[in-house]
Amino acid sequence: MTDDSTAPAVQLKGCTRRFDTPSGGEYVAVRDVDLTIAPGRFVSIVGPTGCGKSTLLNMAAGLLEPSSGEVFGFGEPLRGLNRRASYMFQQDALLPWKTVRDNVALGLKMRGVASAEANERALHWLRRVGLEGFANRYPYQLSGGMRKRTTVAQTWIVDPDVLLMDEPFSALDIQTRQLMENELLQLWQGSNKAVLFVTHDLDEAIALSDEVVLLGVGPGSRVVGRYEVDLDRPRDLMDIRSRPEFVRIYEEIWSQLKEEVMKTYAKDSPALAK
Ligand SMILES: Nc1ncnc2c1ncn2[C@@H]1O[C@H](COP(=O)(O)OP(=O)(O)OP(=O)(O)O)[C@@H](O)[C@H]1O
Repeated sequence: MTDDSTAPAVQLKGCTRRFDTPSGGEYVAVRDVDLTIAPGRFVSIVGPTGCGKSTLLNMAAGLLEPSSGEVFGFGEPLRGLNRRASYMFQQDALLPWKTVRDNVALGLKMRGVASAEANERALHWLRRVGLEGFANRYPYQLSGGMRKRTTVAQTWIVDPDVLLMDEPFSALDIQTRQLMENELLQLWQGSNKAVLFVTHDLDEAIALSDEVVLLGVGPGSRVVGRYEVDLDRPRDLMDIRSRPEFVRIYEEIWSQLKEEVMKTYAKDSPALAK
């Protein structure tokens, strides 16, 4: 593998993705999408429901191939899974029969790291996410926030260059969610990891990101807006949302997102939208 440090961590070039429909037709989810994420950048994708956010993330992950166009990771065409990336989804994938420590150590063991070392590094990561006292518990014995912290440790322990996150915090209550967002930024700050983050929540996208990418209504969704978020870092998310610069960029993006949401509503529920 070449390691071109000047190349984007993830790049989608002219990506279109079609899906077969149950009626034997075809649905074009996204069309001709270009997306570039430099190493160390935090980029969020927002857009109305069903516009293709997860489809883009799954193409960056190598879980889905584009129907046309190409995906690159650090300048190399992606073939199969993106090995430089870790994923975090809305639902965690903790194994119920393994302890918290063993769940966190699993990724290292699968990469051939000796058991003792993997366990030690898992404990280190559990300390970093504030779960040192819970190493021997099982996932069902944890709160939603603790499960999420375990997943964060599981994702970071393998030291990926790219983090692909699909609504990772959306199932949490609002306070836990804000704490987790803050913790994510603290881990990420200075790590030089590229993040692609999918969310329904514009607030969350702005609070976390360097750039917010807005996808338009489908079928054939395209990128309809890109916004630089020039809020200072490090950011304290507990009070960032009331700052005038935050409100200004929120209003700017929302004015366009609102249009896409209303188009989706008119398309999906024409009778209600009248
Ligand atoms: N495997 C599939 N087969 C058929 N259609 C699919 C498949 N995956 C996604 N789609 C369709 O492609 C479109 C985009 O889906 P996707 O899940 O990427 O959107 P999204 O923006 O992430 O959605 P949401 O906001 O609801 O989470 C949707 O209309 C969806 O029904």
